[in-house]
Amino acid sequence: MEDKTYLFIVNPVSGNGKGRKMVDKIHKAMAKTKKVYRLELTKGKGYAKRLALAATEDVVVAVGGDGTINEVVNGIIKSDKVLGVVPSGTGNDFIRNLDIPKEPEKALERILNGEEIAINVGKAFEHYFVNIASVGLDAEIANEANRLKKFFNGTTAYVVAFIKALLSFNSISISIKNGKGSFKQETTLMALCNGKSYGGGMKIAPLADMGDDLLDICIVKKINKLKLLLVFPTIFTGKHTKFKEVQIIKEPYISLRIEDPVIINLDGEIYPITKEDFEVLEFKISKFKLKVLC
Ligand SMILES: Nc1ncnc2c1ncn2[C@@H]1O[C@H](COP(=O)(O)OP(=O)(O)OP(=O)(O)O)[C@@H](O)[C@H]1O
Repeated sequence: MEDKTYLFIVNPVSGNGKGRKMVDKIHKAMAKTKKVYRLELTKGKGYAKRLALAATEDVVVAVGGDGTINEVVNGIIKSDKVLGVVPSGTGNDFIRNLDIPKEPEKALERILNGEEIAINVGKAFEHYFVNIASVGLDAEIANEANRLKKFFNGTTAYVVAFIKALLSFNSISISIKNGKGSFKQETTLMALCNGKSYGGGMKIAPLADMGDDLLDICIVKKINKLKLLLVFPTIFTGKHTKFKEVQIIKEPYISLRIEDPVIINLDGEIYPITKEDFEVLEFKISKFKLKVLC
């Protein structure tokens, strides 16, 4: 069989500059092999997706965090290309679901000699997400955390962002439709999960499984802010599911109608949504499977 070819898409600013440091490591590791490869640096939002879409190589490697992985997946999901990951983000939540090592040398070894597996990806309106989509307080937190990541490490950025968002956030009214019917819910946050964690290891959907063809949907109902302070730290261990205000349902498809403009978080990237954009927001498991080297 002919040797596979590789495209490394490196986000130099991911992980506060960790991405840039991977460039030499990748060149050194690849020089030791006889493999044909190419390495490109991203230059801003949307760049990784464009590179991935245009790739002619067999394996497209995302060198970055979940935002970079998300863009690469949006570029390759409809093709037969295989995803590789060299983690260099601040949160790195996607790889926590799979057997992908955090250490770059070991991750590179998996890309060259690992096993290819097929996993689910989620679809939110016209975008694909590999890990978690969310709306409500946690999307506000992700938005704020993206700004704060320049000053703090991953977890600290999320905790500070949580406190800021908590002070200003009010619940939102969501009409939810699933396979069993529809209901209206005053909601603090809703996370639609293919993967288990976000925010650098907060296990919002501790039982989510990227192979079960279902989204684990965590709904935190309207809750007073003092109680939320009690619930929030338990997300780190996945124990928040014991509170009566927290509900987890498993669905292959769900649609949401939200009256007010909201922001949607897809794998840590923010999409502002107005009623003019979408009357109804649809989230589902995509019919396309993602091939990943682990
Ligand atoms: N050259 C660049 N300059 C500035 N921003 C960039 C550049 N290339 C990509 N980006 C942006 O960097 C952002 C962060 O990427 P990514 O999510 O991979 O890293 P991270 O935030 O450190 O990791 P994680 O999501 O795992 O916490 C993305 O929003 C992406 O659009």
